[in-house]
Amino acid sequence: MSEKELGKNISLENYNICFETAKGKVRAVKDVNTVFEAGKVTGMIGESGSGKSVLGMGILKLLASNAKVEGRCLYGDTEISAYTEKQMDSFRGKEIALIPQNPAEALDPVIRIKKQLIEAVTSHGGAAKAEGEKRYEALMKRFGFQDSRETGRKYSFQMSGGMNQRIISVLGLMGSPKWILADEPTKGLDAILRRQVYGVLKDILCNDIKSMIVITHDVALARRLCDRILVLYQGEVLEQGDTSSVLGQPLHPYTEGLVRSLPSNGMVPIPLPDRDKESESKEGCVFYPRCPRACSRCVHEKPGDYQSADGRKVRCFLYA
Ligand SMILES: Nc1ncnc2c1ncn2[C@@H]1O[C@H](COP(=O)(O)OP(=O)(O)OP(=O)(O)O)[C@@H](O)[C@H]1O
Ligand code: NI
Repeated sequence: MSEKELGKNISLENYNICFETAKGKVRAVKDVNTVFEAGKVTGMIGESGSGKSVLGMGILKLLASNAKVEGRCLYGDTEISAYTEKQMDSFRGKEIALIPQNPAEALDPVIRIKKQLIEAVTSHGGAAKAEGEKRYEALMKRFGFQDSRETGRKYSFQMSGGMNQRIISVLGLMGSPKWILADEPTKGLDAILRRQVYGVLKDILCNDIKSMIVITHDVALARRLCDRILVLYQGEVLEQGDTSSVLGQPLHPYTEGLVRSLPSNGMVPIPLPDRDKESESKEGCVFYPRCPRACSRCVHEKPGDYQSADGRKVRCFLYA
C-alpha cells in the first residue's frame, strides 16, 4: 500500500499534558517520546487512569478546556499540535477517525442513523451526497446490515448495543480515514460482544485501514490485534516495542507484573504501593513504590527511555 492509503507516522516529541484543576495541576501524560507507525496496529495498555485516553484525545486535540499541552505531535512532518481548530476539524475523520468508547454517547439519539452517517461526510464540504450514499450502502452491507434502508430509518435507541457498536464503526469509516483510533472498544462488553468487536476491527484491518491505535485494558485483545505495544503507568510510557517481545519477554518490572497478573499466567497481582516508599520520594521513578526490583537510584532520579538490544525502549535504570 502507498503512503496515500496508509497515512503517515504519528510522532510525539517530549509530549506532556496537564490539567489545571481547583486542587492544582494534574500531570496526566509525562515526557512521551514515541512513533505510531503507519501500516501498523499499536496498542496502548495500562491500568485505569494511566493516561491512555488523554494521550489519544491529545493527538486528536479533543481535550477538555483545562488541558495544557507541551511538546509536539507530528503527522509525517506536519506539526498537527499547532493546527487551529478549523484545520483540525477537517483533519479528524479524514486522516484519523475516532471510534469512541461509548456508542450511545457518540450517536445522536434524535437523528436517524442514515442521516447521521451521511452528514458525517457531507457537512464539512467533503464528499458529495451521492458519494456519501454509495459509501453508506457499501459499509452497511460490510458490517452485516442487509437492510440498510430499514436500519437507516431507525434511531440509535431502537437498536442493540452490538448494532450500535457496528454503526459507530461505519461512522468512523465514512470519511475514508487513513488511521483509526479506537478507545476501549471492548470495555464493559460481554464475551459475545467482545468477540464481535474484535471481528469488526479485524475486518477493518483486512479490508480498509492498516494504521490503528487501540486503547485497551484487555491485554489478551492487545496481544491478538497489535503489532506494537505501549505500556502506560501514571502518564508515562514505561515500555514500548513489538508485541511479541513486550508481552512475551517483558523487561520493565511493571510490564512483568502486568503479564503475570493475566488469568492465563496465574493472576498474580502487582503489589500495591509501599506507603513509606511513596512518601519517601516524588521525583524518582513513578513505579518505585511498587517495584520489586527498585534500587537506590530509583528514589530520587527519573529514568530515561533506554534502548534494549532488540530495539524496544524501556524507562527503567535496569536497562540504562
Ligand atoms: N478534564 C480533566 N481534568 C482533570 N483531570 C483529568 C481530566 N481528564 C482526565 N484527567 C485525569 O487524567 C488521568 C488519566 O486519565 P485517562 O482517562 O487518560 O486514563 P485511562 O488510562 O484512559 O483510564 P481508563 O482505562 O479508566 O479509561 C486521570 O488521573 C484523570 O483523572
Ligand atoms: Ni480511557
